[in-house]
Amino acid sequence: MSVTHRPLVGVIACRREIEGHPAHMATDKYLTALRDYGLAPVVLPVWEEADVSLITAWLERLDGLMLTGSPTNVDPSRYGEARAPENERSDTDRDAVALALIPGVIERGLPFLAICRGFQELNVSRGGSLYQAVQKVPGKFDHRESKEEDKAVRYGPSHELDIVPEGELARLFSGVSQGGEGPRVNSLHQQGIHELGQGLRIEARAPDGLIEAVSVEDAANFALAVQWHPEWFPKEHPLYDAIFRGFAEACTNHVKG
Ligand SMILES: N[C@@H](CCC(=O)NCCCC(=O)O)C(=O)O
Repeated sequence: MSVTHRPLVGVIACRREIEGHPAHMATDKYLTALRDYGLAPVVLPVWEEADVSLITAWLERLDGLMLTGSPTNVDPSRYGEARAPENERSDTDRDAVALALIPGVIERGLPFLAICRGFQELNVSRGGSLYQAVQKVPGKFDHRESKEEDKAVRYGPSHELDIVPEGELARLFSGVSQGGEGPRVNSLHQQGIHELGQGLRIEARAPDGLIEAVSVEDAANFALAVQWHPEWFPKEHPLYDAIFRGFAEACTNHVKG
């Protein structure tokens, strides 16, 4: 019986303390989504002192990379700013590894999907900056999640998405919801793109104009970053499904070489 060779996809961890012990953690929904689209997720630990040999060892063996979301924020010193009072959580180990992985992934033409914090990491890696508290920016919505206990509500549709025509996201997803409006996406973030990083192409915006998706102009492969959470039951949401199908196809083609 022939065995299906699943592409190996690195999933960056976050630092946590579990029962008093330092730990490296990725939440299940990212890993389950990759598994359900025929991929083999592997969690990548994060150390601030991660050296190039570690980054290289991963990049030489992976068929794709996912940068997940996280309640922590990219340290504002990474984009030359002081910490805002609303910016309460950081993960400098995560920052170090994410910002080291991104250039290598693009240089090697590895498929790359970045979600929420990962979207913000990509922007900072390209010299861009972030709003530290979007809700305090005049004219912008409050993009933070509802306080509902029910995760189905917190990760449910929150606002419409204006997809830029003829971009990568438009190529992946040609559907529109009823009435010709854009699809609706969830929203669980306090931060967002302020100044766009170099070589990034805007793929979608929220109705308040906040950038919600970008792609990498000089990428030789799938390289999409989104502010929302398409890993939340993607098979039940046509746009999320299109993103994971596109990423999985790119990772599979990378295996075939
Ligand atoms: N902390 C950043 C990014 C928000 C983010 O990634 N949220 C994810 C929450 C947990 C999860 O679903 O993985 C911000 O607030 O903008």
